Amino acid sequence: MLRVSRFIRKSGFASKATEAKLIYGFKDKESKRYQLEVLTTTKRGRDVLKDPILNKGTAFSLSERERLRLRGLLPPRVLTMEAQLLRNFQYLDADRTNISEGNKQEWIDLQLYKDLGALADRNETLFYRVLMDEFKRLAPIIYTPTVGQACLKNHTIYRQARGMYFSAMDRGHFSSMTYNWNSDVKVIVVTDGSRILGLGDLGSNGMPIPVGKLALYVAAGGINPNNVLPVVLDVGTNNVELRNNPLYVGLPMPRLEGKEYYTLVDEFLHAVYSRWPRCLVQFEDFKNPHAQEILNKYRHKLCCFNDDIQSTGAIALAGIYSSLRARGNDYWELGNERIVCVGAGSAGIGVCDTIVEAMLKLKVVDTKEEAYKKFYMVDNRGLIGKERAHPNLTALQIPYQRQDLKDGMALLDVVEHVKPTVLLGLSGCGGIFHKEVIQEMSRHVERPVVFALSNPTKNTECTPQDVFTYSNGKALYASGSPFEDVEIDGVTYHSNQCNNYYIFPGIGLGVTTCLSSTIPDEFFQEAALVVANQVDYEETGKLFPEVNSIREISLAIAIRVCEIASEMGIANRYPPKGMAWKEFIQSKMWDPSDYQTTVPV
Ligand SMILES: NC(=O)C1=CN([C@@H]2O[C@H](COP(=O)(O)OP(=O)(O)OC[C@H]3O[C@@H](n4cnc5c(N)ncnc54)[C@H](O)[C@@H]3O)[C@@H](O)[C@H]2O)C=CC1
Ligand SMILES: CC(=O)C(=O)O
Ligand SMILES: [Mg+2]
Repeated sequence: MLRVSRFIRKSGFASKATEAKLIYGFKDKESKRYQLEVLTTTKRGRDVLKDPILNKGTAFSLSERERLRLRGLLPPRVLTMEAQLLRNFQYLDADRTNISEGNKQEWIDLQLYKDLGALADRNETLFYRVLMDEFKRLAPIIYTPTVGQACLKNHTIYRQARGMYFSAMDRGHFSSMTYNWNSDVKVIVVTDGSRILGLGDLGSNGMPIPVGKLALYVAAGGINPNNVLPVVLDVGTNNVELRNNPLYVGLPMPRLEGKEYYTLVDEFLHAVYSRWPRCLVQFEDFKNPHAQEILNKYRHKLCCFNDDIQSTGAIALAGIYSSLRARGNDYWELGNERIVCVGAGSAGIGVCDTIVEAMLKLKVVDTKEEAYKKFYMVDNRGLIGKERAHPNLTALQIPYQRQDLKDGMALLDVVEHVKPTVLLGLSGCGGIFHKEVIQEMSRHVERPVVFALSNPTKNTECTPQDVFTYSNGKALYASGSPFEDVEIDGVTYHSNQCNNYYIFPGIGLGVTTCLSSTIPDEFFQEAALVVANQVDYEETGKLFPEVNSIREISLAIAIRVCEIASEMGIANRYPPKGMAWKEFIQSKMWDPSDYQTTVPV
């Protein structure tokens, strides 16, 4: 004990501000005298976790968490120091032994991910300055694809708690837990970890996803980092391997389902909106049918949206608009597309529904039914065709069921039969657009539009190298995670990134500026047009705007969001008289180009 106190005195670690003092206690147990150390502190909540003397991370017991107002500020599973040691030793060993030529780049990127995380913990302003100045290079680190690695390995690389965890064990306490977060929250990104990118159920390991999305809200959308909150709803995980891992930080139990699950989501939203009534909630990486049901339940009541369904819809629509122009057509020729969508989950249905809405808006179809006929939906059982029984389909899939084609047709047969102009990949199934599929599609259309949108990189339905090779360079290609441009026989072909990160920061900036009551589909339709209108294919040969101009894109989206919200009567804040929306929004954007002066109060 003396050793500890001397160390503290010598190192000066226990600063005055810490107000931590050591009290020595002695306990006689089984006739063996041992010392019991007690640390007292006046600190509470996040201040405890930021103090290296006080912090013991995941090892805080439940009663300590309660007393120190830490409930929710740490992953729910209480670990022993032995488990923490194991994590540190495993990590050291893994670092030294597991690097090969094949995974070297992945390893380097993960180190960079951790370094950036450490920088964010030390100096958030500098972190965002670095991220914004090197956005194109660093977005793939804090976001897809490297964030996928961070989630898969979260239990081994876990260092510092970020955001909040609302777990099945905390039910009944959510409202009081929100007071453990001591800043004003304007944007929440929440996941239940059930479908992290295309990597499946990762439970509480999914926290890097909301953290990464919110870093983009700040860097790309100008939201103040003090006003964002990443959240995991830990309802258990059905990933047995993770559950059995002694280092897993989430609840090692099967997922709650049915009424229990929905009641927990309800309690969470009730708690959030009681504490921060004007907050925007983005649902992220929820599996189906939960994703759709939660959205349907709350979208008209609360200021919330589902990123995978709605923002992905908007960015894919923007890409199709750009591809129409690249093919020498106008937007209204959207009605002439034949679209095969592989993947009929949240993202696949979200994208197709957004295109259907656009067809109606552009009046290229008279009815929804007419629009649905332009789609061919393929899932893990093949084409959704005539014989598929309705209990095997969700309400949103049913309109896309083909009554003219056999259920279960293989993708290649569908492509041969339909001769699609657009092929969308939202299946999470890497390599599924193989050589024959691309060649068959290229036989029938001059410029096949191939969007292989699944994340992370390994889950991409086809690589740009393959698509340009098999289409003889004719394809218009985009992927969800970034790829380098490719060169074939001396010709450079562009690999476009079609990712919802073009959309949600601008939606968030607009919504938090005009304090929109809800987030209607019109915002996403307009966001698609804004993005597409910023593309000059003739000039650049690209289908999406340069990511380095992401703040300008977000601003342009936010302006349209505010204008529409005020037209619809759902805006609750307006610019002062004489000021345009643009200037008002700009005045609200957080900018880390220089430090603010710090003043003691
Ligand atoms: N680029 C972007 O901005 C975005 C990309 N995504 C990606 O889309 C993918 C899917 O996401 P969700 O729709 O939310 O997942 P989900 O789990 O709701 O849906 C996946 C769908 O793919 C189908 N599928 C699975 N294996 C298949 C196979 N072998 N052949 C054909 N279909 C198959 C399933 O039946 C299901 O309909 C993920 O990889 C995700 O990362 C999601 C959102 C945004
Ligand atoms: C980009 C994204 O939201 C996803 O892959 O889930
Ligand atoms: Mg997502």
